[in-house]
Amino acid sequence: MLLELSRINKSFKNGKNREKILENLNLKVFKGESIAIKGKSGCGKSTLLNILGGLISFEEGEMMFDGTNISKLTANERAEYRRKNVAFVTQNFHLLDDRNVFDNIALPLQYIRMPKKEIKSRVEEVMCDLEIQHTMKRNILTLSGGERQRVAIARAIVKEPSILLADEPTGSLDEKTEESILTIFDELHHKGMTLIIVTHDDSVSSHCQHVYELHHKKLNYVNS
Ligand SMILES: Nc1ncnc2c1ncn2[C@@H]1O[C@H](COP(=O)(O)OP(=O)(O)OP(=O)(O)O)[C@@H](O)[C@H]1O
Repeated sequence: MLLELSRINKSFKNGKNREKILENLNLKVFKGESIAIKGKSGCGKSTLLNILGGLISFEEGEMMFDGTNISKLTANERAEYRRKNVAFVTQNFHLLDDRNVFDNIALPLQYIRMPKKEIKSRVEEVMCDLEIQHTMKRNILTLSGGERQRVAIARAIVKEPSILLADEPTGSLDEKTEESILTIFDELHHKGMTLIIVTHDDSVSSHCQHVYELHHKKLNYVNS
């Protein structure tokens, strides 16, 4: 088992009250699985993804990652868990507009102080895999939506994370671009990466091995 959530409770402050978003939620994820999470707007999908990625904490329950109890870590240790193991792809990309494609993808590797030569070959390899080598020197603002999404995926996978968490990764893309992004996810899955994808889109969830629906603060298994 790579990741296990047991009896997770999460609430947010809403005025004077606290609103419960997740209640006694359980999830088991095995290494190399691809999982889709569906559910109505506002039901807590991004909150769950942020918990899985160690971005936010929760009040009750336990989260185990590869034998480590993430719930017991300090904020710094949780950041370390995130840096080492997790990559995020979000709908609005969060790319740096004032840098070119190469520099955006290289960023996570510079952050872990990888030697320059290794960074260059690793970034080139990923750009090649995602067929964006030709955009290498272009500014992010000059790219199409599909190209930006590929850059965001390249930046996410460049440090070879164990888990890729994607929040509506094809939300704003046309059908053809969506299909090419799904092919990239299929390839990552075949290479053994664990994928957890939040999506409203049936064509995205049909590419995943397991589909869950977040409903009434819990995950219900839809199919495999
Ligand atoms: N930091 C926060 N403080 C207070 N409330 C929050 C916070 N983050 C999320 N919420 C609330 O928690 C609920 C779940 O939000 P979340 O973004 O997880 O839903 P979602 O299922 O991803 O929605 P969507 O599909 O619309 O993106 C919403 O009611 C939201 O307003």
